Amino acid sequence: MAPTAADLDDLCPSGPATPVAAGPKPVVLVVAGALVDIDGRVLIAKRPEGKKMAGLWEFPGGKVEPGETPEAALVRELREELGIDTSGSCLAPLTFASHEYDDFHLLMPLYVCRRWRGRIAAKEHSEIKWVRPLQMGAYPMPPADVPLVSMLRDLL
Ligand SMILES: Nc1nc2c([nH]c(=O)n2[C@@H]2O[C@H](COP(=O)(O)OP(=O)(O)OP(=O)(O)O)[C@@H](O)[C@H]2O)c(=O)[nH]1
Repeated sequence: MAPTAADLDDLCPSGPATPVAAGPKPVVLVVAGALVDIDGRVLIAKRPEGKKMAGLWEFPGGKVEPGETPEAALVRELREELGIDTSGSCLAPLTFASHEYDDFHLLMPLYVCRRWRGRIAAKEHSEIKWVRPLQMGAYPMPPADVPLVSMLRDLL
């Protein structure tokens, strides 16, 4: 017998982060990258003063512009934000976030990147840090990122 809605509520008590209908909120496509070094540490970057969610730690990345592929957008954002060069073939899709904020619905694919050229520098963030996935809980992140951190721990 097919499960009822009540059965499914029992099965997924916390539910997906989002209602099925996004309503009038725009769905915003943002791409993010988990740069991983040879020790398995992941780069996180602190949002600077003056931006929404300032002080929270995030994965480098940003909005996908019209006409851009997600991979091209991430290559561009990594250059702008960290001063490094990589290519779409160095980006492995890992997972994604689908999260309802007050004013928009965030859809954010997360790619793993282990190869790049250049020296990483914080060009747009106030600070950057290499952290082990198990230590990431000590760094406050946007709510959309919380499930991604658990997935990084499991999948990296
Ligand atoms: N890059 C990045 N953005 C994230 C993460 N988590 C998360 O909720 N976001 C949200 O996704 C959006 C990123 O777009 P963005 O980087 O172009 O936006 P922004 O707020 O920095 O600048 P802008 O809106 O003035 O262009 C922001 O609303 C940001 O808060 C994350 O891990 N990395």
